[in-house]
Parts: sequence; C-alpha cells; structure tokens
Amino acid sequence: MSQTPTPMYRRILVKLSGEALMGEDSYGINRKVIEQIVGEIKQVAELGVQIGVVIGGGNIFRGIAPAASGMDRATADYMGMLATVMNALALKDAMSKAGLVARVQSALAMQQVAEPYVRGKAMQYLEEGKIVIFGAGTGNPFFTTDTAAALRGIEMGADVMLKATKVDGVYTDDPKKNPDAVRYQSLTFDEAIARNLKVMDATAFALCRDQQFDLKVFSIFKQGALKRVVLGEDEGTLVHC
Ligand SMILES: Nc1ncnc2c1ncn2[C@@H]1O[C@H](COP(=O)(O)OP(=O)(O)OP(=O)(O)O)[C@@H](O)[C@H]1O
Ligand SMILES: O=c1ccn([C@@H]2O[C@H](COP(=O)(O)O)[C@@H](O)[C@H]2O)c(=O)[nH]1
Repeated sequence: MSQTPTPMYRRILVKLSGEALMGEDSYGINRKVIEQIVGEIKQVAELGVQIGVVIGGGNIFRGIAPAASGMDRATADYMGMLATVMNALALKDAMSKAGLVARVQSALAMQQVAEPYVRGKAMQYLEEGKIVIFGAGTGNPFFTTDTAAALRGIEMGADVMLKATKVDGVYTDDPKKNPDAVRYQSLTFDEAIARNLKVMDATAFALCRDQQFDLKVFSIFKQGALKRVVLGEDEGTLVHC
C-alpha cells in the first residue's frame, strides 16, 4: 500500500492569476482550463492541506487596463474587484463539480452573491477542511489581488503564499518579453523590490517581507507543480526575507 506523502505546509494561500483562467482565449474563463486548475488544487486538498485562494481579475477587467482609460481610477478599480468575484464564483462552481467543498467570501458587501469576508469564519472553514476563496481583493481601490493574497495569507496564519501564474518562477526580467531572462532559484524580497521585478507589485512584496511571509512563484500550467511545491520539491522560485 502506498503511503500519502507528508506536505511541507499545513495551511497555504494560493494566489491564482485571473489571466491564467483565459487559457489561449483572449478574454474570460476557459472551461477546460478552470477544470485543470481545480484538478491541481484537488491533488493538494487530498494531502490534507488547508487552502485559501485569492483570485485575480485580469481575464475580465483591470483598473489600469486600456478599457479603463479616461475613467475615474477608483471606479475602474471597483470594476476590477467585481471581476475577481465573478472568477471566485466560477472557481467555487468548478470546485463543487470536482467534489471539493468551497466557500466564497467577498471583501465588498454583496450578500445575495457571496458571504462577507469575516476572518474568524474563514479560519473556521479552513479548520473544517473547506477551501476558502477570497473575492474582491482587499476591498480597496489602488491595490491588487497580489497584495490581497499577502494580506489574507498573513491574516489566516498561512505558512506560505503560493503564486500560481503563467510563468514558472521569478526571472531577471519578464520572460514573456525578454527571452534572455534567467530564472532565480531563490531571492530575497529586498532584491525583488530593488530590481523592480514586475512578477508581483512592490506593495505585496513589502507586506510579505515585513511580516516574514515566504512566497513561492510557480506555473499553474505545469502538471503537478502545485503538489510538488507543497511537498517541498524543487519547483518554481522561492522569495524570502
Ligand atoms: N521578473 C519577472 N519574472 C517573472 N514574471 C514576470 C517578471 N516580470 C513580469 N512578469 C510577468 O508577470 C506575470 C505574472 O503575474 P500574474 O500572473 O499574477 O499577472 P497578474 O497581472 O497579476 O494577473 P491577474 O491580474 O490576472 O491575476 C507573468 O505572466 C510574467 O509575464
Ligand atoms: O485589492 C484590490 C484588488 C484588485 N483591485 C482591482 O481589480 C483588478 C484586478 O485585480 P488583479 O490583481 O489585477 O488581478 C485590479 O487591476 C484593480 O483594478 C483593486 O482595486 N483592489
């Protein structure tokens, strides 16, 4: 009989790129992709790891995108936050279909659609083995869902933030734009900030650094990568204090 491997973490906060949900499409949520991502998360849930998820909204709307140009920035940011709630609902639906129990909590009040964010309740769900999806980012304009992920992860007492994105780690430059960029095995938050690495915004890096909350960046499109990260195997880039 094969033994269940021991995870490195008891509780994790996964930041899921909204853009990743598009797959090869130019907008929105690709059904196959969301099912595949849920499959990756399920593998980790089956290890008994407690999982919180913050989802981005870049596949639908960003406050700084061309579609928002000419708009009041705060209004555009609220639209971006609403986009993340749409993604959160789609993710919960896909999780339920895959046999996972998940709850959505929103940082913006919309009681007919999602529970409000209540820290104690979210912690209770995690203890019960339910996956908690945090929608609407921080609930404040001028922030990003990366910062929301750092914030919720720290509030939840998670062991680590796992940034599941389209690239397989942190590079010396954006690997989508610069083919000569080289991947880091690990680096410090101070290095990431000083080198202005755009894989995550500086506010999120600084919050992680100040609260000593480690970050792993890895590709959600690489099969089994999330599980390998959770098992402490060599995968992605570690950003630490
Ligand atoms: N130095 C770097 N190393 C790695 N990726 C980088 C770097 N600089 C920029 N990037 C880009 O950052 C992206 C990762 O960010 P992420 O997937 O979270 O995007 P996002 O804009 O926050 O998405 P969303 O808003 O949809 O959640 C990668 O797709 C990559 O192209
Ligand atoms: O705390 C937050 C989080 C997000 N926003 C707005 O939502 C979009 C989408 O989030 P991404 O992190 O880019 O995926 C973002 O561009 C902001 O406009 C926010 O205002 N506050």
